[in-house]
Parts: sequence; structure tokens; C-alpha cells
Amino acid sequence: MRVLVINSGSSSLKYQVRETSTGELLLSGLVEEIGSGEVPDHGAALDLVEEHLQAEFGGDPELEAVGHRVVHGGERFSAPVMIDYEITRAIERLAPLAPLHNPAHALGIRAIMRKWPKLPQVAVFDTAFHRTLPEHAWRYAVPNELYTEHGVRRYGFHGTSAQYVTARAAELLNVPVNRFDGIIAHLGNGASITAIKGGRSIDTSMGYTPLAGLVMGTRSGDVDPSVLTQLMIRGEYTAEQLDTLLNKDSGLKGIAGTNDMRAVIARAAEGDEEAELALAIASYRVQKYIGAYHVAVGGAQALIFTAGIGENSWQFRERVCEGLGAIGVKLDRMANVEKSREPRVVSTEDSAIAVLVVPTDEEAAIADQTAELVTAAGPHDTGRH
Ligand SMILES: Nc1ncnc2c1ncn2[C@@H]1O[C@H](COP(=O)(O)OP(=O)(O)O)[C@@H](O)[C@H]1O
Ligand SMILES: CC(=O)OP(=O)(O)O
Ligand SMILES: [Mg+2]
Repeated sequence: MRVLVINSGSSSLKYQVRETSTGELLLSGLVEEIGSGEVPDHGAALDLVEEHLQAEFGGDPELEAVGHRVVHGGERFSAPVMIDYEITRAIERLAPLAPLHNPAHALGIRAIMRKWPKLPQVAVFDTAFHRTLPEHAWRYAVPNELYTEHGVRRYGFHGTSAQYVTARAAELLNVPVNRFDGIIAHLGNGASITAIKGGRSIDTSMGYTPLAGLVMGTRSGDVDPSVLTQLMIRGEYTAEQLDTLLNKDSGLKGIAGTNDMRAVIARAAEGDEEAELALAIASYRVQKYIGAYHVAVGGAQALIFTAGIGENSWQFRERVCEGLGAIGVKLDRMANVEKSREPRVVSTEDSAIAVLVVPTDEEAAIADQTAELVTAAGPHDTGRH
């Protein structure tokens, strides 16, 4: 099936066209700086996507379905769903819980509905893979009505990536996926870490929203909630200002002035103290979660690095692994600096836990899940004859 995959972010739109029967990637692209003069909104971004499709395939791109990455699925969505107006509104209602993501997804979905009204659209949720968390991992120690009345709980994100990477890692180590215990460090602009036991997610560092856990490009990760309440009580900040502060102006950017890990590493190497501090805080946070999740899974077989930083930054991997001697992790420094797009082992043979680098492919996973659901839903009038 020919599937257009859309990954709408707040200011960017990543897209691919894939043929799922062969796994072939037919086209891929990225529209950046949505909201700026040249690309005023997601509708304009999709016009650029359509132009690209036409340049590549001629008049009719012969799309059969569209698969969307949707970050927050709340309690309602535990599997991919066919999108209609009601589902789109449900995704919009979750926007306050994923302010950098869900509003953009809904805009992308609506823009496609306008452009190709008959094309079946599927939403694939980041939260779905984490529905296997045990209650003691997803409940917060707050009064019950916060959960029962307000849905306050850990949801977890990057699940499509974690699921894909888990399968690839199990293959690489030649273990059946349902017997695979490991730790997935998805380190991109958004970053999270997931504990995998028997191939399922049993804990994950993001929470009610994608703000919790690790230090990210612009997000703080874990902070004491009293920081927020105290600053509000003192009248220093409004709730909205704090929301922006922690989501958009914190993390690497807050400490080192940029959310680009390449720039942070380059500046630290030149002796920039703020960049060095940002790396120290970020890598220490990852180490603490790895220690915790090694215990949670009852002893990990593997620690897996993935996403933009995890796949590409040997320096960051080295910094993280340097602090893991106590749990027997031994990085192979030579293997770690080699460049490759293939899943690979970067630890020594006598490392107690294998360290892997496994490139994630959220788009391939979304295309496959979309094709599967659309096929199961039966014949659909796509408006083409
Ligand atoms: N060679 C590299 N070295 C270090 N960091 C890198 C490298 N390539 C990409 N990155 C970092 O990866 C991050 C983006 O990761 P990505 O997974 O694409 O994020 P997202 O999908 O959340 O936008 C950025 O911080 C970028 O600086
Ligand atoms: C959930 C999330 O943080 O996604 P991203 O890493 O794409 O920002
Ligand atoms: Mg990402």
C-alpha cells in the first residue's frame, strides 16, 4: 500500500511516502520554519508536500492512505485508529497535555481532509506502546481523584520508536522479542528512556506530558513541582509563562543557549563552561534512569541508544557510559566512534550489558501500522477510479 506518513511538529513537518508491501521508501522530505513568512501554516506546508509529490510522481501520487504520528493519545487510544472528525477533535482536546505536538497534528490532519477528503487517515499514537505499564509505574502518589477525575497519570511517549527499536535490538541479539529485557534511550530533541521487560514497556521517563524525565533540547525534564508553585505564589510567573519556560526555554537551551546538541558538544570542547555543565547535567540524568531501569527490568540484557543524539553522537554515548561502570557496562571506544546506519553493538565482549546503537524509524513503523489498519477496515472509496 502506498502510504504518506506525516510527522507534524510545532514548527516542522516531516513526511515520507512508503510502499509498505516492499518496505520501499519512495520519497521523503522536511518542511521547516512553519509559521514564518514563507510557510505561514500547516496548510501551506502541505501545499509544498503536494508539489514535491507531483514533481516525483506526476499528476496523481496514487496515495492509498495517510498515517499520522500523534504524540498524545490520552487514556482513550491504545492502538492506531482510523481518523474522522470526532477523532480529530479528541486529538485536539488533548492539546494541553502535549502543547508542542498535538495542536500541530490536528492542523496536519485537517489540512489533509481539505486537500484529499476521501483518503483514509490513520493516527498512530506515541502513548500506545506504554499502555502495558503496571499501575505502580503509571500512578502518581497524589489523591485518587486527580486520576479518576482529571486523568492525571503517567502516559509516556516515543512509544512507536521504542517498540520499533525493541524489535530491531532483539533481532540483533538473536533473542525472541518476548524474552528481551532492555533499556531504550531515545535521545532526540525530545528525549525519553524506557524500561522493556519481555518486549513490553514497563516504565518510561516521560509522564502526564512529554516534559518529564530527561534533560531535552528545550525541555527541563524532572524538576521539583514546588519550583512552579512557589514561583506562582510569589507572583513571579504566571502558569502560562512557566509552561513556556519549561517546555521551550529550558533543557540544553536554558543552560547552554542552544538546543542543538552538535553545537553544545562543539562549545564544550572549546572550553565553554555552560556547554560543559549542560552536558554534565544531561548525561548524569540519563545515567540515573539507566540505573533505575536496570533494577526495574530485573537486569537488562542491553542498553540501546537511538534518535538524533543517541544514533549520531559518539561523544554523548561515551559520556553516559563512562558513569555506568558499577553495573558492568564497558563501551568499546573504537566501535562507538564508527559511523553506520545499521543496528550495531558498541560494547566490549565482556560488558555485563550489551550497548547497542539502533537507528529508529518511526515513519516506517507508522506506515506499516497504517497499512495494516486500512487493509483490515476493508475497501475504501479513495475518490480515484
Ligand atoms: N552528529 C550529531 N552529533 C550530535 N548531535 C546530533 C548529531 N546529529 C543530530 N544531533 C542532534 O539530534 C537532535 C535532534 O534529534 P531528532 O531525533 O531528529 O529530534 P526530534 O525528532 O525530536 O526533532 C538535535 O539535538 C541534534 O543536535
Ligand atoms: C514526544 C516527543 O517529545 O516527541 P519529539 O521528540 O518528536 O519532540
Ligand atoms: Mg523525534
